[in-house]
Amino acid sequence: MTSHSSTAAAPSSPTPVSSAAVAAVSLNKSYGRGNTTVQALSDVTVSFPAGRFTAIMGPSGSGKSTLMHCLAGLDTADSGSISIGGTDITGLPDADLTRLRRDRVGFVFQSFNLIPTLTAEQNITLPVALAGGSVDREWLTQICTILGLTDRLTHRPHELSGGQQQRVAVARALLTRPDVIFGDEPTGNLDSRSGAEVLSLLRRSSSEMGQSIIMVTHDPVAASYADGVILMQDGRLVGELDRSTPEAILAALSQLGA
Ligand SMILES: Nc1ncnc2c1ncn2[C@@H]1O[C@H](COP(=O)(O)OP(=O)(O)OP(=O)(O)O)[C@@H](O)[C@H]1O
Repeated sequence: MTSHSSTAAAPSSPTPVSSAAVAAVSLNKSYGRGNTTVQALSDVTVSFPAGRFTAIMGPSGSGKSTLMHCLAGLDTADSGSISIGGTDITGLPDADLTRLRRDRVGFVFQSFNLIPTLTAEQNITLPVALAGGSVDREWLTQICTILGLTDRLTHRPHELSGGQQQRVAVARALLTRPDVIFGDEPTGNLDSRSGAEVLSLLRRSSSEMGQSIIMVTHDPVAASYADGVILMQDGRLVGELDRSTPEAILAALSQLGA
């Protein structure tokens, strides 16, 4: 990944945009007008290499969610450009953007967003079904084996623990082999043991399946599962850390007043 330099930054070589799962150049976004204007993103240039698991951290209000929503095509920046898997999404018509999000982006949110009346397997395969595609059964079996869901596939969400429900959401995100999975506090609603389980699975999805993952989190322990952390403050990228311990991440955050 590349970003602005910082004292917290570990040396890293610039990533060519072509090998980036997601890249953004000179993103700016503000909310409000006049003297109530908030600059949520200020000239953010960042590249997330394919196959890497990256955490986005920073104090409350530093622009993490705004950045993630823009990168995922859920929100638009005022200026700058964004590419996902080499496709420039800036200015794409809504229908194309919706299709690109459906086919090439996976999401894992704090609330698992499962359909209560569908079984685990139906939830996992729903996006493929909605897109009119056919399920790669071999890949589905492999994902469910790795995620430990094989004997839970006929259960409905209310018959599953929180950790199991989030594993279903992870499986659903992985099934389409998206260019990137965005996680927004994916373990925020889980107890620490289930959270650790889900984070290990995200870690393995990246290491063993080459899945690119970008996760917003406040939790240094969660971020320590990632290959690297980018740090935001006041809408800017102010540093990055390569794989670090929770203590080192906490220390870098404390320097930002988080
Ligand atoms: N819809 C909105 N309207 C006005 N201001 C907004 C809106 N969304 C975000 N902001 C402001 O933009 C800035 C960045 O917000 P953002 O939610 O991206 O930060 P964050 O780092 O994700 O915060 P948190 O950690 O508290 O979730 C904040 O000052 C916030 O108040």
